[in-house]
Amino acid sequence: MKDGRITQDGKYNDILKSGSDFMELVGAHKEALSALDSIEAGATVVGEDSSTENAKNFLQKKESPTDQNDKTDNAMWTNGQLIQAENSEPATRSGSMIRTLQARLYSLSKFHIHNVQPISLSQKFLGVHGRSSSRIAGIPKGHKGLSSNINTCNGIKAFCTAQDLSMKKCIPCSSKDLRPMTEDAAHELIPQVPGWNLVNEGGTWKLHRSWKVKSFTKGLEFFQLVADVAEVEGHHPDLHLVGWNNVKIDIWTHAVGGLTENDFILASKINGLDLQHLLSKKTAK
Ligand SMILES: C[C@H](O)[C@H](O)[C@H]1CNC2=NC(N)=NC(=O)C2=N1
Repeated sequence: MKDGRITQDGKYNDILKSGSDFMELVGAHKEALSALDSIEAGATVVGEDSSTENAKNFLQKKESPTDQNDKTDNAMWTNGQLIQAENSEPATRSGSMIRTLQARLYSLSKFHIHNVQPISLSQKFLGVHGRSSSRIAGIPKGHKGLSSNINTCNGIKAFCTAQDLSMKKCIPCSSKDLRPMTEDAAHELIPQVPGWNLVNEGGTWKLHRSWKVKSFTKGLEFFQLVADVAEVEGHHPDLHLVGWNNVKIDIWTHAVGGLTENDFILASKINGLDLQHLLSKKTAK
């Protein structure tokens, strides 16, 4: 399989002999799994829970497929590595490899891993085909212990592919059914727009973020980039350029005197702009 499409089909050994992508995939799978083995061997295991047991059972089952259902994958496994798959399409084989690897990654993520060397498993094996509901982005460089970061699950950074606000479109503020959202709803959404804060000005909730730009004119360039997005969305921020190089933006829905999803969509799209070249090395106050 290459770029998500089956490029070759046939008996396992024939495909493997033809030096094809499948051999590359099996090789990458082996490499990734041996990387996991070294992690398991080297990791200081502080504790494991039932999900690890489940993952181990999953692997045991794969090592000696017994029940009929397994015949679909019907792979022969030795210490969790696919060595022979019969009567199944290459796509199924690579599918079961990916599932195996993800099971092992999941079981690892339940260990409290210390002193783990940085590896990027997704590039090694999952690559562009890793279209799972959560992508394992590898173990953060220099990770020394448990991370308190909400996005990191015990050392393995996991990104959920929740609906990305920046992919959404603002709705016209004139629509009758537009209501300001509750404070709780706003607090639930704020983590999806990193860098932005909720502020209450005279009883009106708003989104607020500030930047330090290199110069007054860079500040105006900044405003132009934001204005282009706002015009496309038909939803507009309040722009402030103070003390010549401090950009401050407030976003709220004037039509309802509060916050709507439009404000979060606009904030997310602003976060998606390439502004680095305009920003000062010093951080905003
Ligand atoms: C008709 C048009 O949708 C409205 O005038 C828009 C323009 N941009 C807007 N932007 C913001 N932030 N709030 C609004 O209520 C608003 N209304």
